[in-house]
Amino acid sequence: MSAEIVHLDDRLKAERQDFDRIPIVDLSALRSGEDHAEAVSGLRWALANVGFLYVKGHGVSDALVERTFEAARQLFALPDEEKMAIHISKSGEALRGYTEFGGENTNPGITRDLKENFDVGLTYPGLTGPFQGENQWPALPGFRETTEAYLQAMLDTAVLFLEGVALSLDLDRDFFKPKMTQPMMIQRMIHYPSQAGQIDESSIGIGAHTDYGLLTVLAQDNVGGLQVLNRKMQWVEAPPIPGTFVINISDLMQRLTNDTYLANLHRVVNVSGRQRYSLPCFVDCNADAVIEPLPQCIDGDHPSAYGPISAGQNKLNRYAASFAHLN
Ligand SMILES: O=C(O)CCC(=O)C(=O)O
Ligand SMILES: [Fe+2]
Repeated sequence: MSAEIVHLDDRLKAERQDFDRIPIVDLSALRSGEDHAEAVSGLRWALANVGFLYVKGHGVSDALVERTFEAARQLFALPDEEKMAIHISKSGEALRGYTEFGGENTNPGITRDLKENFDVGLTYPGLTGPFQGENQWPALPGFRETTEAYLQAMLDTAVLFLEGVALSLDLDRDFFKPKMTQPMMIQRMIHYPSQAGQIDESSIGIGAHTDYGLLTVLAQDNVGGLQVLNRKMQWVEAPPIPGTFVINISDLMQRLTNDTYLANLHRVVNVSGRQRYSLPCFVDCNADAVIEPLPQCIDGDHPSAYGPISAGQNKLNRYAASFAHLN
């Protein structure tokens, strides 16, 4: 995509490239200030054609990721009453805490999610409204410190990645900065038991969905089970790759780019015979940031497909559809 308006002759138009494999982009040049042209063009291709990619060279230590997985395993191993004591419904508008099996269904009406999850977010003193407020913590030594360190590492990773995204759209590298002075960042931990027997869409780990917000940075353990829908409408596997995160575009980025960058459907099916744990971090803008299609993503062939919406309202609409306790 270029800031200059280009009108291709019909004979020069091509279908978006398909994918049956998810690309890996190295972010280290963006971090170090070296020539980052290759990283930026890799991002542009991946986001326009796939919507999902792996990133390496992100600068987050394996040890921190491993400690956070260990914290998640300890949390989900607690007795139900300890987990229910920090249930998400007790956090009011903050919508943070524990969600039991069946408490959130991402593809409601089709799939009952076979997962339990726990959410924490960034907290801004004095800021009120949906998604704002305090976290609830389990009584596990070191849990809070580890999780807060991980959330900060995810914020750093997201900021770096968004600089690359801005460059890939021929925007100023700091384009997202003013929209992210108090970002709604949710760090989630998920536990998926393994399934056996007759399995259909009525119950899988997480039903087919696109994510909420700008993007998601996901660490998965070594179990596997994440699947992504490609342009041929085939589900492809996104297997774990050590040392990487999976990053996927969410609905707000699709809106901002007027569908140039796409939010893919994805789901989890765990039939490994092992418990699966994952750590998705949902990255969003300030609640009051208004998102509408970028002028350079609109032309005669691609008229504006979306009106303006605040990031907070967008997120709230999606939560209301998925969380049983909000209905
Ligand atoms: O657990 C995973 O690998 C994916 C989780 C996910 O898609 C989500 O929580 O939105
Ligand atoms: Fe997701």
